[in-house]
Amino acid sequence: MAIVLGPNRYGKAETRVVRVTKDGGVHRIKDCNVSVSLSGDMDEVHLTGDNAAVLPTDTQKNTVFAFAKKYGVGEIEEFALLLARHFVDSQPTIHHARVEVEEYSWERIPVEDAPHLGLRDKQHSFVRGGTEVRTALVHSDGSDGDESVVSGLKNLVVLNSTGSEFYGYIEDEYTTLAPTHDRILATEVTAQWRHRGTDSSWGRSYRDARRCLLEAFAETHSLSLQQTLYQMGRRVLNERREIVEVRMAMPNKHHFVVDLSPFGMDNDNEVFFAADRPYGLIEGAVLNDDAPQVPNAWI
Ligand SMILES: O=c1[nH]c(=O)c2[nH]c(=O)[nH]c2[nH]1
Repeated sequence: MAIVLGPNRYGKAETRVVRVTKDGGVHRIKDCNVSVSLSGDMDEVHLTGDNAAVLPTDTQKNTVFAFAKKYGVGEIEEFALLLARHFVDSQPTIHHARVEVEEYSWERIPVEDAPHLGLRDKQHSFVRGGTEVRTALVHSDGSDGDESVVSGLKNLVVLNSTGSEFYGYIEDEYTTLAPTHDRILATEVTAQWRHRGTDSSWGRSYRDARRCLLEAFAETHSLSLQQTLYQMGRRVLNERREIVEVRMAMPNKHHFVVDLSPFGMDNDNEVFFAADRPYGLIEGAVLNDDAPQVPNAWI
């Protein structure tokens, strides 16, 4: 038996970079978490400890900050591509870069209503825009090599207070769930979508894909969360031709109707217990069947 080195990669995870762009008193802010992972000629560092092929993870972190200053942080897909291509193009020992970016949203706190504070032109106050996170995952073999871009979002919490049923499922000796024709459907969407190429209009594409997910969630009369998931993916693919595959993970955030009969009260789907766990976890992919599969794009 021989022991050999298997697949490996290394990089600086979760560099938290905040880029403020200042246009006089009007500031804009991009708040990101960038994870870089590189691979290439890394046998020697593992086998003998020879670091000659290694671009330190500290340098990778510095590059993230330097690029934020030099180029600004535009759409996160673009920033991820810029970094990934840089590492592969500039270092002969690095053959592949994976760059993942999360973006946290900040909304401007309007100050026009308080001119007495002297803040009219001082647009530098922000409030965190909820828990939702925009994501981008880029793989690059360099500017001239294979590349993939997966955009997405997570922590998008949605709820329909009616318009959801669940019945007709298998019933075996362990089944206690009662069929329902009216329930709350709530979930926290994690969605990722793969682009056909590497030059989509990232901002527009993101906003439209997100809108499609929300509209399909709201407009689908749901017979199961699985059906809703499929409709959400379909909507994105129908409306955004640059997107070829959507993958989603949607926990079923169960809301149970509380039995109020001990108190002499009826409960016509008005008072619910929002359970924390366990939860159903519904996961699925929706794709254009003519698009080539790129399994590595999701890794
Ligand atoms: O939309 C649902 N899908 C299921 O597979 C399932 N299973 C369950 O207990 N409740 C639900 N709801």
